[in-house]
Amino acid sequence: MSCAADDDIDPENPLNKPDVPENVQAAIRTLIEWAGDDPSREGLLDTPKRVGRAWLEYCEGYKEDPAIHLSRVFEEVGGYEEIVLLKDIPFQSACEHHMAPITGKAHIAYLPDKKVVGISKLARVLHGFASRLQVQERLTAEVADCIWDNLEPQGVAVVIEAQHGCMTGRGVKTPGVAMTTSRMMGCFLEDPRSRKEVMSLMGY
Ligand SMILES: Nc1nc2c(ncn2[C@@H]2O[C@H](COP(=O)(O)OP(=O)(O)OP(=O)(O)O)[C@@H](O)[C@H]2O)c(=O)[nH]1
Ligand SMILES: [Zn+2]
Repeated sequence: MSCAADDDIDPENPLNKPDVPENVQAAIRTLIEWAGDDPSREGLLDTPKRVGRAWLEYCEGYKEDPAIHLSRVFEEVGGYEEIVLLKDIPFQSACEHHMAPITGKAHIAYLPDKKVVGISKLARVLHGFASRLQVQERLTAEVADCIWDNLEPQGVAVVIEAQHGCMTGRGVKTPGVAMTTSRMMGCFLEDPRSRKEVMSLMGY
């Protein structure tokens, strides 16, 4: 019986790559042809499989409920009663209108009550919701709601700044423009001083 850890699996080995169903490959060949190229030319032969696998990766957030990352909490934190902030978390998502990339950074803060979580888990929650077809407003709300529901903190603040490929590379073609969204909950919504403090920690 093999006891190889996941880390030992070579993703470059074709035997370890996920299968891309024929109907998915056919759809990608159709798109290539419709865009004006020849899906049977040599450079494009394996492209339908690669694109299929790439989309499995872009959308791997559908495989799990991001709340699982908040299930292991530390309840003994020595009376820590200040803001916890994870700042400038880079992320990538895909816009649900054009399936174009959304790239940006998120700031995620909470004021704990009884539950504190390992700090990497905040980024895992972000990536879990970002790795789906999204709009930025919903991504922001989903991350904040997930922390609020699972950590039952005194406050949650999530701010996301991102560029949308559907605005930079097509359509209105406006590179360099970032969209900012935020969701404040609990004390950050109700108490202007708390909100000011967290926004200032985030650099606003
Ligand atoms: N609010 C919001 N809008 C988004 C997001 N991502 C993309 N969009 C916008 O969604 C809109 C879709 O508009 P439509 O008019 O249906 O599509 P379209 O004809 O391709 O629009 P253009 O992008 O203006 O060419 C566009 O204005 C996009 O800029 C997002 O995360 N949030
Ligand atoms: Zn779009």
